[in-house]
Amino acid sequence: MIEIRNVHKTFTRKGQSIEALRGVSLNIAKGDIFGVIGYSGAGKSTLIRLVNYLERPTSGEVFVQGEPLSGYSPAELRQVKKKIGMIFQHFNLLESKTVFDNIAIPLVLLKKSKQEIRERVTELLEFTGLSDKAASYPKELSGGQKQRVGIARALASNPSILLCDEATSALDPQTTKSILELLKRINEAYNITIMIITHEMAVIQQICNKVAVMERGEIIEQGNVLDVFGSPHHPTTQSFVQTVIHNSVPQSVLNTLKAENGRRLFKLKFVGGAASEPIINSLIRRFEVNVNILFANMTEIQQTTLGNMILQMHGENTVIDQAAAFIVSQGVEITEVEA
Ligand SMILES: Nc1ncnc2c1ncn2[C@@H]1O[C@H](COP(=O)(O)OP(=O)(O)OP(=O)(O)O)[C@@H](O)[C@H]1O
Repeated sequence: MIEIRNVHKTFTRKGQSIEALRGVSLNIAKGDIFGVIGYSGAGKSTLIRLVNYLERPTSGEVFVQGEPLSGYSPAELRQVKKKIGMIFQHFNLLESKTVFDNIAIPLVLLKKSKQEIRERVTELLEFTGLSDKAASYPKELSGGQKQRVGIARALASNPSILLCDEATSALDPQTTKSILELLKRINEAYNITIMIITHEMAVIQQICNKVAVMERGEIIEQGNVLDVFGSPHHPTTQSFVQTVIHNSVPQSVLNTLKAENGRRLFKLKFVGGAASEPIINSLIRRFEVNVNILFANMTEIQQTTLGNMILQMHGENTVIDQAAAFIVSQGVEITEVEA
């Protein structure tokens, strides 16, 4: 659906060049909700703006629905862009126009009839839960409502791709949740491919199925959300994951353990079915070890449960090794933590 192939983007400002993107490649399939996460300055905005040709690559190519964007004439490009909607952090609504008229803008530009515009806007107002706000002005709306108008406007021309540039960054957590639910509904109801850029891992966790992590103009890690959350490799990815899954052993616990010989500390990771099996119970019944659960949590990602547990085992070393092997045999990942 969208392919970015080895793209470099260099800006020149006051005689200095800034490499915003350095050899970025990614593939977004139809129906994906693809999240790009990174700290400020990583190159996320530049990347998303390539997809609707608001930015042109210095080198490399961007393909949308199999076609290279650089191969289009300006007129063809305008046609392609109609199939790509975009929403923004600060909504970009016209303050002097009502909600109805803001949503109608793309349809007016497409020279649709008044009747068609009324029907489509009414449908979108309903879909986004704004029917009672049609005659209101943006300044009379909350941030969440403004973003709903932005979303309705982006959907007006029936796009097949929706680009979301930090669309929830100006919103509180509850409103963020409702906007993300709306995006998910759009993805499912209209089969629209969504690309989201964000600096919040919770956004990725809530709706994305794929994720790419960016740093200094490069993609440092990408994959299925469940895989990346379950086994983040790069330290930056690990610190993003830790903002939503807290599984590091507190230093105070490590300090206590140093003083306790014969006790060993393990981190367990359960995915899917394994998370609901009574493995610890079986462990205690089968092996001569004392088990102390220091920490446990469960997170839902992509309708799959990801469980994390830190436990201490006390007993003969060989028995602890057998117990650890038993845990692995149950499909649970286990790593020993050095105290
Ligand atoms: N039009 C421009 N002219 C010059 N430099 C630019 C331009 N746009 C972006 N940059 C630079 O490119 C780099 C990447 O910026 P970009 O906005 O893509 O990052 P970002 O990850 O979206 O950051 P943020 O979350 O702060 O928006 C930054 O160093 C930025 O200053």
